[in-house]
Amino acid sequence: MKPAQFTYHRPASLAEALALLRTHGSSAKSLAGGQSLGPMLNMRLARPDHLVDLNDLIELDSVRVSDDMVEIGALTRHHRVANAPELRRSLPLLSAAAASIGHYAIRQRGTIGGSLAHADPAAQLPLIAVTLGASLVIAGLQGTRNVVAADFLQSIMTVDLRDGELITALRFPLPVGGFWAFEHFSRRHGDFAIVSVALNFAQDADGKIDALRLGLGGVDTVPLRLPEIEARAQGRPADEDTIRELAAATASAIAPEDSAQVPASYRRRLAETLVIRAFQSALNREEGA
Ligand SMILES: Cc1cc2nc3c(=O)[nH]c(=O)nc-3n(C[C@H](O)[C@H](O)[C@H](O)COP(=O)(O)OP(=O)(O)OC[C@H]3O[C@@H](n4cnc5c(N)ncnc54)[C@H](O)[C@@H]3O)c2cc1C
Repeated sequence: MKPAQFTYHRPASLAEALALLRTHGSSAKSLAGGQSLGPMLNMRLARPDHLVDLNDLIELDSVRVSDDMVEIGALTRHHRVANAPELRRSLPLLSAAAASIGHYAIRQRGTIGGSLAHADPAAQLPLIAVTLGASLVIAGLQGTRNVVAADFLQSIMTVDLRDGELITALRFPLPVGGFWAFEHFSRRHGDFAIVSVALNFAQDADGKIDALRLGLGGVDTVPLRLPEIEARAQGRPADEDTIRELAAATASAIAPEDSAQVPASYRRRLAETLVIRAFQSALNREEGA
């Protein structure tokens, strides 16, 4: 199918883009990488009267690493998130997750802001944003506001974004420690994951788990962080007994729904297996590598 007719706008600045979005309100849509919006337009699941193309806002394609956080502009492509040396060093969990998105062509065009705004519960970057406690910088004509990723993502493809607003950046705190892993399982290479797991933790001088961050994708309408499992891990040795216990507790803590293709019990089993794999791959990788 072809999209319904729309008026195409290509603003040269953020101020111009915000003004266009404000003028046209709910009849306008912003276009970033087009990897989700393009198919939705073609299938006429989205029928905006005005399309505001953000691709000339090159100031939003940016990476800034400071002493306590990393700021990534909303128009930064998945390929750059996966490969920028400063991101691979400072946020290796995010880079690894970005490298696993779809296929090469999708990573060349898709953007981090687009992925958060689209809010697919199986998508990689919203999961990492929730797991690491990232926040979004959202601009409107009235000014900017910051929203924590876990609050921004409200349900499947439903986010805290008002008419006339744009995400301009994501801010990630630095990781809590050098142990991290992203594990996912999909039917075919490049498909959205059925379930994915992200974790990050430190170890204290005695090798005990410290400050675990554990997130799961594909088990609810939004990516989940599991504070009760994180608390349970605190001060425990990162050995096989602990890991298996935490994985089983994770499977009990989630409540995925049955779907025509994937029974809930299968997602729960996958979550348990992927938590074990994630701990193992975090521990097998040298700290900081
Ligand atoms: C075949 C295929 C496989 C894929 N596989 C995966 C996968 O495995 N994992 C995964 O995570 N993703 C996958 N994707 C989706 C991909 O990551 C998209 O790039 C992403 O979901 C949307 O980013 P985009 O920049 O393309 O946004 P667009 O498609 O341009 O826009 C998506 C939505 O976000 C809004 N938007 C975009 N930018 C902003 C902004 N700055 N502020 C406010 N709203 C904004 C748009 O208005 C629109 O509603 C796949 C896509 C395809 C086509």
